[in-house]
Parts: sequence; structure tokens; C-alpha cells
Amino acid sequence: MSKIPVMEIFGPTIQGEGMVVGQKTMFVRTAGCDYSCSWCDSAFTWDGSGKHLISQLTAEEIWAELKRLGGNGFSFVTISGGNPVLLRNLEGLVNRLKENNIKIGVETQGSKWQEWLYEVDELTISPKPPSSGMVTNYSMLTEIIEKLNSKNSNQNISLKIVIFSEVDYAYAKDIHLRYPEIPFYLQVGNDDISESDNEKLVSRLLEKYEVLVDKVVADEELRNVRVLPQLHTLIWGNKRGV
Ligand SMILES: C[S@@+](CC[C@H](N)C(=O)[O-])C[C@H]1O[C@@H](n2cnc3c(N)ncnc32)[C@H](O)[C@@H]1O
Ligand SMILES: Nc1nc2[nH]cc(C(=O)O)c2c(=O)[nH]1
Ligand code: SF4
Ligand SMILES: [Mg+2]
Repeated sequence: MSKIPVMEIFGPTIQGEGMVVGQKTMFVRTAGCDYSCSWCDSAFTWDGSGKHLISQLTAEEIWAELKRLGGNGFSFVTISGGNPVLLRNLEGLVNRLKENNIKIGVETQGSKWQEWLYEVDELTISPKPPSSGMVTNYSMLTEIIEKLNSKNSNQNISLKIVIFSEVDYAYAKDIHLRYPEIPFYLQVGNDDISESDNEKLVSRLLEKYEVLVDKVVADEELRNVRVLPQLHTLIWGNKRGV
């Protein structure tokens, strides 16, 4: 059976970000990314620093590890990375989860397509703003959204933009105006990803959250939008595997 490069499997925890924030979930974090965002909070998945942590696992082995960690206490699995959508063979894991009545969430930046995306229950697409140093491939992003929209299914999709600057805010607005029908989330950027003093980190992030909320509530062009912090960071700081 084909192998999937896995960085970490953890949970149960809560989904700390975006459209299903607060949802009890397990996480599978795959290794490897086609991007290298300047502020990536999971750079160990692609910058070589976590190389020794990568396991090549079959879908069956991932399912066994999820059951070992979570027992019968979960019904939702979130697949993140890195970019999990680099991996065609994640289809095997997706099918295994579906067979077991597990709902599936996926986090991706919208730079790649795989057929198994049709099977994801809650898909968060997070295009990257200018501060990341990455350049958005709008034709790919549009293709992904159009493909998913054209299949009528019970799937939910959303767009989530992380904000670090004014330029990012303008980018986010442009994305929302391009795809006005897609539920839209703004997320506070964490630019202190190596801070270990949680009190300091949390008070800074809450300040940034307030600034972003103030901006959005005063903005007539952003109406049907949601503004969120990374809830897991407010609870656990920059800790990994939570
Ligand atoms: C680590 S990424 C992995 C999935 C995929 N590569 C992506 O970027 O969507 C998971 C989520 O964390 C967000 N993220 C990464 N670094 C962040 C940071 N420093 N502050 C806030 N959100 C961040 C990303 O935008 C994405 O929505
Ligand atoms: N609790 C928790 N929620 C998350 N939402 C997105 C995450 C990610 O790194 O993709 C993440 C994560 O790492 N932990
Ligand atoms: S796309 Fe996601 S995982 Fe890849 S570098 Fe950017 S934030 Fe990190
Ligand atoms: Mg994260």
C-alpha cells in the first residue's frame, strides 16, 4: 500500500481556527509544502528542521494511530500540513475515514487540486497574503472553487486569510470581492511564533485581534465576514501538537 509522509498525529483537541472553530477533532499533519511562507507557524513540516520526525505511513497505520490516541472519543479528523493537497494518495486515508463515519476537515492554501477534495466535509482554503512572500495563483484558486461548487454535495468550503499588515488587509478584501459567495474568515496573524511566555504572547495577540475587529466593523466593504483569533494559540501558546 502507498505511504503518506506524516509529520505528526495528535488529539483529541479542538479545531482552533476558521469555519469549524471549537470542533473536537484529531489532527493528521502531513510533511512537505509547495510554499514557504515567511511567518509559517508549521515550518518544521517543510524547512528540514523536522525531517527526523517524518514517518512514511499507510492509511491503515494512520487510522490505527488515530484510534490508539483517540479511542472511540472522536468523530472528526482534520488533515493539515504542510500542504496535504500535494498528496494524491491521501485518497486512501479519506476513504478509510469515511468508512468509519468520521467527518473530515482539510486545511490548504489553494495552490493544488486533488480529486479527493470532493470528499472533504469542511474545506478551509487559505490563500496567502503579500506578507507571506508567496504569490497567489488565481487561476488555480478559481478552478478549485468552481470544481467544488459544480458538484452539489453537503460539503462546506470557506476562505480564510491571515492578516499581518495593511497590504494583507487589502489583499483579503480583494479575495472576498472575487469570491463573494464563499464564507469568508479573517484570522489574526501570529508574528511571535517563537515566544514561549504565554501571557506575553496572548496579550499581544488579543490586542491584534481587537485592532482587526475594529477595522472590520468600521469597514462598509466587508459585511458578511467573520473575524477570529487562533483559539489554540490563546490556550496553549506556540506549543506543538495541540
Ligand atoms: C500551517 S497551515 C497548513 C495548511 C496549509 N499549508 C495552509 O497554509 O493553509 C494551517 C493554517 O495556519 C495558518 N497560519 C500559518 N502560520 C500562521 C501564523 N504565523 N499566524 C496565523 N496563522 C498562521 C495558515 O494560514 C493556515 O490557515
Ligand atoms: N488546535 C489546533 N487547531 C488548528 N487549526 C489549524 C491548525 C493547523 O496547524 O493547521 C491547527 C493546530 O495545529 N491546532
Ligand atoms: S502554505 Fe501553509 S504550511 Fe505552507 S508555508 Fe504557508 S502557512 Fe506554512
Ligand atoms: Mg497551526
